Amino acid sequence: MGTDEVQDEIPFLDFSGEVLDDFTDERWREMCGQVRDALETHGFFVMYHDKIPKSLREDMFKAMNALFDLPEETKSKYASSKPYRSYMGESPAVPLHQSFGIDNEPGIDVDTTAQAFTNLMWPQGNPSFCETLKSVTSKMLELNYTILKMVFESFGTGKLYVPHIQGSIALFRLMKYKVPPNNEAAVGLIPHTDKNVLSILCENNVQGLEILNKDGVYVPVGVPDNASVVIVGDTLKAWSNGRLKAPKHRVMMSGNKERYSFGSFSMPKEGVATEVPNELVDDDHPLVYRPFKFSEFMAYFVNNISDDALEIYAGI
Ligand SMILES: O=C(O)CCC(=O)C(=O)O
Ligand SMILES: [Fe+2]
Repeated sequence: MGTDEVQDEIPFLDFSGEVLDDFTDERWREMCGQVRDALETHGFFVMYHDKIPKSLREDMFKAMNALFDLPEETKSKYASSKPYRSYMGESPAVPLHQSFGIDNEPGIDVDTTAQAFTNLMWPQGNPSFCETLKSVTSKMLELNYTILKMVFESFGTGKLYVPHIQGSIALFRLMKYKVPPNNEAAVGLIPHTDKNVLSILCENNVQGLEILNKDGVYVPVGVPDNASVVIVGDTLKAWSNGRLKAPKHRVMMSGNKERYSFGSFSMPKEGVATEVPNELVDDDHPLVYRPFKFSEFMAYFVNNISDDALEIYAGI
């Protein structure tokens, strides 16, 4: 398969203009159908939108640069017993990758969390970092939940959207990938499916994300600077009774530029069960996943890492 054919497989959806603002509009309903098509066929799409202005993205990548340049000792102060929350420094499995995962404790808003994170990293204060983080976190969260609304409406389960969001949190992750040594391409992040519900990511124009297609080929997915990539996680795949794909993806690094990405990862709150809605079960689509709690699935996964973790854990 040639590079052009592979590029043709990447679904691009245009959400620029007002489309995300008027949920009663005809165009909105049309876009809900396109979102569902893309997620059923590919499990991801690249979306153009104007929710995060260019200047804010640039400020965010500058802020991330300053954050990851802090001494290891400072970055390591951000610690948590929950998976994917702490500062994760370089490790033998992913020597080019560092990340932070910032989440909101129940009842604590995005702004308070951003302020507490900033104070920990810069005890003397860093108001511009804090404002940028607050703004990007809340815009990415809104985008994540808006795409979920489109998914729910596209399946005729719009009435389940509000209870779903009431039972959700979103982790905001900041990631850095170093330049690979000796000019050789190297793995930045090992192949995986996201375990959460829905992920939405932006990158600093240093390409590296690759998504496995149905022919078993990793397709490089560039995310333009007026766009984000939306990826279905295992939990949404399960909710949809297996209709949506949760694509395997990885990050490959090459060239001489550092890569930065940030994203919003929505997931069920502690104790909330994911269950296939009745509307998605019929003779042609018998129930394929039992109800499960995300935290219990994660606990299972970290002890039994496998590509088929969802099928083994929750498959019927
Ligand atoms: O950095 C990226 O573009 C991808 C990150 C990713 O796949 C993840 O954090 O799950
Ligand atoms: Fe991922």
